[in-house]
Amino acid sequence: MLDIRNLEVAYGESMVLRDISLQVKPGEVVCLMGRNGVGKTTLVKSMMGILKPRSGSMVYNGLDMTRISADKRAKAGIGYVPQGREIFAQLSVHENLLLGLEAAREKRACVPQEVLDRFPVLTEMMSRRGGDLSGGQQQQLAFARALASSPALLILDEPTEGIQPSIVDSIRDVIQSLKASGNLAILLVEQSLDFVREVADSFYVIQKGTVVAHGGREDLTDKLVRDYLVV
Ligand SMILES: Nc1ncnc2c1ncn2[C@@H]1O[C@H](COP(=O)(O)OP(=O)(O)OP(=O)(O)O)[C@@H](O)[C@H]1O
Repeated sequence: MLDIRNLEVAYGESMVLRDISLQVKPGEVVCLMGRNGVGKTTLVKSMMGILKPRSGSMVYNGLDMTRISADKRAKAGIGYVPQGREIFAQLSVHENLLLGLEAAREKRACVPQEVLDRFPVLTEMMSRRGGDLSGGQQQQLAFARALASSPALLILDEPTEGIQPSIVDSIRDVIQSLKASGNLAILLVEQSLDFVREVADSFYVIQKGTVVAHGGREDLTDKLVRDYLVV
């Protein structure tokens, strides 16, 4: 469903990603790992069309998306939960969720009940301002906002970063239940090894802007962790 080939991305003269190839299939959770600053967020921003690659290609559901705008990618069913959440602090929880509907492939007037059912805390806080929620609740709001458009591919950039353990547990439960539902493909940027070992089907490790390891969950050995992930 998602097929990235030989992607190269630069900020001005500074080349950040080189020769990145990566695939994600429906029903699969693929984790993107690597130390701080190796290029993980740059890669997901390129997937979302926020950054333009120098070269390489991105094919999604058989369509060449390499030069397609960010809003068209969202309309095509690619959902995104950015690092740092980027919810609208001045808008209510409900209004934030309604914004998620803008990207839905079919026009809809309200947030699907199945999305609200996954995040009970949000139902209790519908009229609160997004900015008044805790960091963990904001993360759940960003997650629910992305699911409101019923994406076929969901990209999550470090959803557990700086989040209290009980909310990390509930985010893990949502990811596992989405995975069990079968059709959604998930690309997860994640630094927590325990979390990756719980949810991933496969993983890619990036170092200095290039893929240095790739495999199934069982291939995530202690040596690989020491070589590429421990700081
Ligand atoms: N807007 C920008 N302009 C120039 N360089 C940038 C910009 N954003 C990121 N970089 C650089 O690109 C490199 C990759 O950054 P990126 O944020 O993609 O890494 P990351 O793996 O997501 O890191 P982290 O785990 O800390 O989020 C870093 O060297 C960073 O300093």
